[in-house]
Amino acid sequence: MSGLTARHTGPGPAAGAEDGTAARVVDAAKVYGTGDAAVRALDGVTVGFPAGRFTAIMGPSGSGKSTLMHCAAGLDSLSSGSAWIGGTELGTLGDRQLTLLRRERIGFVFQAFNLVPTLTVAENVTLPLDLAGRRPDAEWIDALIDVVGLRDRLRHRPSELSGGQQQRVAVARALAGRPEVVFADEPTGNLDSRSGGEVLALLGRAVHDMGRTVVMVTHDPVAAAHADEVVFLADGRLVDMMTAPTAGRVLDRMKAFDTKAFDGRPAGGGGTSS
Ligand SMILES: Nc1ncnc2c1ncn2[C@@H]1O[C@H](COP(=O)(O)OP(=O)(O)OP(=O)(O)O)[C@@H](O)[C@H]1O
Repeated sequence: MSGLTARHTGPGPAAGAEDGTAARVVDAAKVYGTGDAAVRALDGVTVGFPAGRFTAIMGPSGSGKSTLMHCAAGLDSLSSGSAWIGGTELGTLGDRQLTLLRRERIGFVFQAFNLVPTLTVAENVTLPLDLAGRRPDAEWIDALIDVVGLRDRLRHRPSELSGGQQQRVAVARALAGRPEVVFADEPTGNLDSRSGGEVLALLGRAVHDMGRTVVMVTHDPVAAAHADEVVFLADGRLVDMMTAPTAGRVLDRMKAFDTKAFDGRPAGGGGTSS
């Protein structure tokens, strides 16, 4: 089941490959270590993340979610296969080009908020642009500040904010340069459910109101239910996908991983594999 491709059913931003994906991997394999210690973290995964959509990556612990995200985002390299951002194959880029691509075309949100403690909220939001020597689009940043609800916190330092507020700053920072795709790795992992819900709603608004593309790794069915579609990994393989997920359906699908030995086939649960 390595050929699942999330479909593109909505209008997306202009950026992206001809097939409508903002990011994709093709026959992706990743092996850590060598010999007896080798771990095949990705084993022939082909998946596209449609432009203008919110996609969640789910699967049991160790199934390869973070590896897939890191390789798709150019934070790590594949052992074989290819990873693409729009029409650019990451494997063809040198270190410097890859750094530039990550800086200019991708936004990142991590579980640890990774804000710079000595900078204000406003400075943190525009930091990637400042580092890239790009002039912030004042209107866009202004709109972002309102969307993330941080207008009255702009001069505060991260330590003066709650965890949820800090993650909202991180989301604004990820969106500041209007990247082609935002990758989020367990963005609600450090948050209580209410703050987490606010961050997820924010990511949803970035997609549905602001035309962005979000790909999120999560192990939380409630978080996945905020996405337009969910792709499921198991043992380094893509095994299913689900559109218009609900927390209940995602939970049922995840339970199938626990309750029966995985045999490489979709286990139902309302998935829409193709
Ligand atoms: N740097 C590494 N060196 C060796 N093995 C690794 C490394 N990173 C990940 N792995 C292994 O690769 C497999 C996939 O790991 P990965 O972190 O991608 O899974 P995951 O689905 O994100 O897991 P979790 O939900 O627990 O974070 C696991 O077996 C893991 O132990």
